[in-house]
Amino acid sequence: MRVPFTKMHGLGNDFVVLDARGDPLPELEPRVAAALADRREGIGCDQVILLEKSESADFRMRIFNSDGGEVGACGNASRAVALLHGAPARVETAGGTIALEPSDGGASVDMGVPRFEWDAIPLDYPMDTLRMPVGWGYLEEPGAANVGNPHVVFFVADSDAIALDSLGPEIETDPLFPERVNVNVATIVDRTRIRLRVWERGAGLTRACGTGACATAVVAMRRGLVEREVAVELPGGALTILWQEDGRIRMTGPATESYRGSFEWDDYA
Ligand SMILES: N[C@H](CCC[C@H](N)C(=O)O)C(=O)O
Repeated sequence: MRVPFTKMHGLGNDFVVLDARGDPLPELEPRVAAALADRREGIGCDQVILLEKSESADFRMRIFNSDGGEVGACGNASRAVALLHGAPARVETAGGTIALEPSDGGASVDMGVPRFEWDAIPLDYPMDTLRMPVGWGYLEEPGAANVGNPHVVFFVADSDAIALDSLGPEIETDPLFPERVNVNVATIVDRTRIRLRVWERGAGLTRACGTGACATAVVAMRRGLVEREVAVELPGGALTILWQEDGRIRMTGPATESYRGSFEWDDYA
């Protein structure tokens, strides 16, 4: 079965997008998603995105990390799908319903209301999630938020100086996080700018993480460190995060289509 795909990225966080809203595809098993994401033997990407029909929204977006795991949210992919879809849409995801508004060269996405309760992150036991009494090496006292997926956020003097390639996987897989966790290290530049690097659950270091930008921004706002609208500067570029008075997060930023192609499903199944 020949299957078309669209290769896209949001600030260098890249995706293989499959559209099954018309002609259905075989079930995308984790093993197949991981094979498609493999940068040597497959197409290569951080996440595989699968669009399907939905009973409750305009369509459904499923998100598979490059390790094959299916997860609840992907901010950068939300903007890419908005660009691909080409019109405003309400989209069902495993982490909640989001709203896409394409604009020239990118999109704004209503990412919904963040959750901060320990069992919503989730954590393995009760804890204050604004200043968690835990640490790994020189990273300590993080905050946590769930923005459709779980994030832990450390504020440091220089996010570029952190050995995230070793501390990231250690924290991602700590038993404190029963569903694992995305690891954010952030530097507050001033009250309207945050510098951020992310070790992503199931994908590792990425050039950008939209949900990481959302989680980091709202944790910083809860701590009174920044205004309610900030620029989050990731290695791949900047996103604007607004925490609205109604409690919903609005993320705005670019999205890009790189190329279109097709592959033989049976080669990956
Ligand atoms: N690694 C994330 C999913 C992708 C998030 C990221 N690519 C974004 O733009 O939000 C997780 O396991 O929850």
